[in-house]
Amino acid sequence: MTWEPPHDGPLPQHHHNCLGCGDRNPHGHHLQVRLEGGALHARHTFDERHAGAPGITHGGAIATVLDDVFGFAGYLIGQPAVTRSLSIDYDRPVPVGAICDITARLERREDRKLFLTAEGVDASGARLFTARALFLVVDLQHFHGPRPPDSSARSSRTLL
Ligand SMILES: CCCCCCCCCCCCCCCC(=O)SCCNC(=O)CCNC(=O)[C@H](O)C(C)(C)COP(=O)(O)OP(=O)(O)OC[C@H]1O[C@@H](n2cnc3c(N)ncnc32)[C@H](O)[C@@H]1OP(=O)(O)O
Repeated sequence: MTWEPPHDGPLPQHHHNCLGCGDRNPHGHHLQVRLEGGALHARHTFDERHAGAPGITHGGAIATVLDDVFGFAGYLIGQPAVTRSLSIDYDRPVPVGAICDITARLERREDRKLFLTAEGVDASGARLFTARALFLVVDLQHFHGPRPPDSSARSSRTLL
């Protein structure tokens, strides 16, 4: 069977319990990622749970969201891929409650290596942060490694 790249539109969540996009993770960001013209897009609003300094989004929360948006690159190539490295430039504070538009692109692929870039802008188009990531293509066995015997995550997984 040959891989058909997905059409523009919403992409499926990684799984229900995913911290970035899972619809059943009460601590999650509930990201909805779309494919538009070959790029990955997510519109997200960080809330008070994600504050670092008062009223300003925690850099770790931004990293979580970026990592997850990058994680949708697997859908572009039809193979799962995981983060090997992630680097972020925080250009401006991201206010809690403000709309943030994130766009990520697969810049190039070298064998198993996916070189990705992303940018986040506010509603006026001002740049909030940029990021680079290296993801490595893995096989499905990667997700079935050792886990705690009572892990509830296993039962709630969908894709994986
Ligand atoms: C069917 C469609 C499904 C689609 C949809 C699937 C969705 C599927 C769920 C995904 C969900 C995502 C969710 C959000 C993204 C996470 O959060 S992913 C979770 C966080 N990341 C991890 O847990 C990964 C942990 N790390 C690992 O498991 C292993 O290090 C890895 C990443 C598998 C790599 O291990 P490895 O295969 O042994 O790689 P290694 O041989 O060391 O390196 C491979 C190549 O990369 C190069 N390399 C390694 N590091 C670097 C570096 N920093 N810089 C440059 N080159 C490097 C090496 O030199 C080597 O190059 P070559 O010699 O091949 O030319």
